[in-house]
Amino acid sequence: MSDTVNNPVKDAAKDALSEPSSDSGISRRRLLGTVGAAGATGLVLGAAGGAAAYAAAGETPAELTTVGSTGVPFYGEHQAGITTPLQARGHLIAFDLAPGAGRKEAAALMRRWSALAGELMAGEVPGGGDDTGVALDAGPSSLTVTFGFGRTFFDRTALVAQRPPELDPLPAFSSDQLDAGRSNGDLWVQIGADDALVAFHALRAIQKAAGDAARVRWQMNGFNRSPGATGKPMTARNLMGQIDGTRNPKPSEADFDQRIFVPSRPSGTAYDWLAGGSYAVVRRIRMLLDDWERLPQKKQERVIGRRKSDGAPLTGGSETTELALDRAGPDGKLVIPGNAHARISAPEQNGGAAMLRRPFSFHDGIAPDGTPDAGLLFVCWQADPLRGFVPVQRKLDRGDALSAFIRHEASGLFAVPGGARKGEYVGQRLLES
Ligand SMILES: C=CC1=C(C)c2cc3[nH]c(cc4nc(cc5[nH]c(cc1n2)c(C)c5CCC(=O)O)C(CCC(=O)O)=C4C)c(C)c3C=C
Ligand SMILES: [Fe+2]
Repeated sequence: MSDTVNNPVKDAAKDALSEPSSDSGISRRRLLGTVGAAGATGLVLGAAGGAAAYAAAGETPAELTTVGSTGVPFYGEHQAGITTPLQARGHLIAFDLAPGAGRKEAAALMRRWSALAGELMAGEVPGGGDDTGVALDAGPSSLTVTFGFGRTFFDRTALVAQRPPELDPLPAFSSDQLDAGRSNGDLWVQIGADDALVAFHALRAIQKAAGDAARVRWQMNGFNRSPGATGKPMTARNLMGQIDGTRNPKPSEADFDQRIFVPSRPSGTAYDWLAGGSYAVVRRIRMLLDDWERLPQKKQERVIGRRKSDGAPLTGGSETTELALDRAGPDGKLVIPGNAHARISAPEQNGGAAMLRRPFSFHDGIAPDGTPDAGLLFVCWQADPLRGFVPVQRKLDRGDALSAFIRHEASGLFAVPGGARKGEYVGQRLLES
């Protein structure tokens, strides 16, 4: 179940954008605002120029309404951006509190950021009068802004007694090649949206609202497929061309919440502030695409244990068919090789360890060695990293066929508090404990 709701752009009269635009005499913000109330009339008007160009080219214009007008609620039991369907654009940013900033400044910052995220996710122009205008004309476009706290946040705010043991540093893995400057951080913000400008607008607003309280430590930018790009909704592909995400835990499964969200504890007990929260593990994983793309497809498929075309197991069926891990071929060898990624990472092979993988792809151009600086911003969510990411990565580190084609370059672990109620801010239960 996703947490998106159809949420037409809020009343535009609030800001100067409600002035008629000079060319059409119709406010573009108002025009979008009518979509929810009066169907797509405004859209047709607004898109007329583009539609004519498409018609001349013999093409059908894309539906503009659904992508732009879909909003995700900021307030709720869990923060948005965890079970939200993958978005087309993403920014991951870590901040460190500024020298001299402590708990008071952190609380003020989280209050500011939460109010801002609430406005942005509702498709409103944030108050304060310094909006950049980058998202003018657009609806919320499934924007989500998600906040997390790194291990060092608790030292900086003198809240070490409230730091859960699950935030202990991740173990070192033998294949790690981590850049400390692009790892961890006091605070982490994940921004996702189905429109690049809406995502960038939120990124700049969050960065500016940090003010003197926090400084950007690192930033990573990612993307996924745009909604509507495929003929029917389907599991995402990554930059190696594989269908990736098939066996993610599903919110409809009975043990989903238990696996992904931190359970409630009686008020006043240790770490009760994290109820309804989750842990995010973030890894910048470079794909060695030149090597991968030289590998014939049959061999690529044996690295994963699934077909590239449709994601079905090599033992047959369709994408959702169970892997027949014990099946041998006529040569007596396992059809899904012993070191296949899908075998090694399966919960059945890891004492039930599971996580919700919610990545973005990245491409930062060509590295100094001439190879593409591209790969996966791997973000996974779990109630406890020691029952999610850690055991699975330990196993992958020892013998995953995929290891020859990837490199873990940066890492972060963040405690992501539960969602805020209206009038509250994310992390309030910790910072005002
Ligand atoms: C430690 C966790 C994992 C890392 C790191 C990881 C990296 C990684 N994975 C792919 C591609 C695929 N992964 C697939 C399945 C899969 N991967 C993990 C964990 C990690 N992957 C899990 C838990 C699973 C599901 C296993 C299961 O439940 O059976 C698949 C198969 C399709 C699917 O189920 O999603 C692909 C493809 C890449 C490219 C990558 C690093 C760049
Ligand atoms: Fe994987």
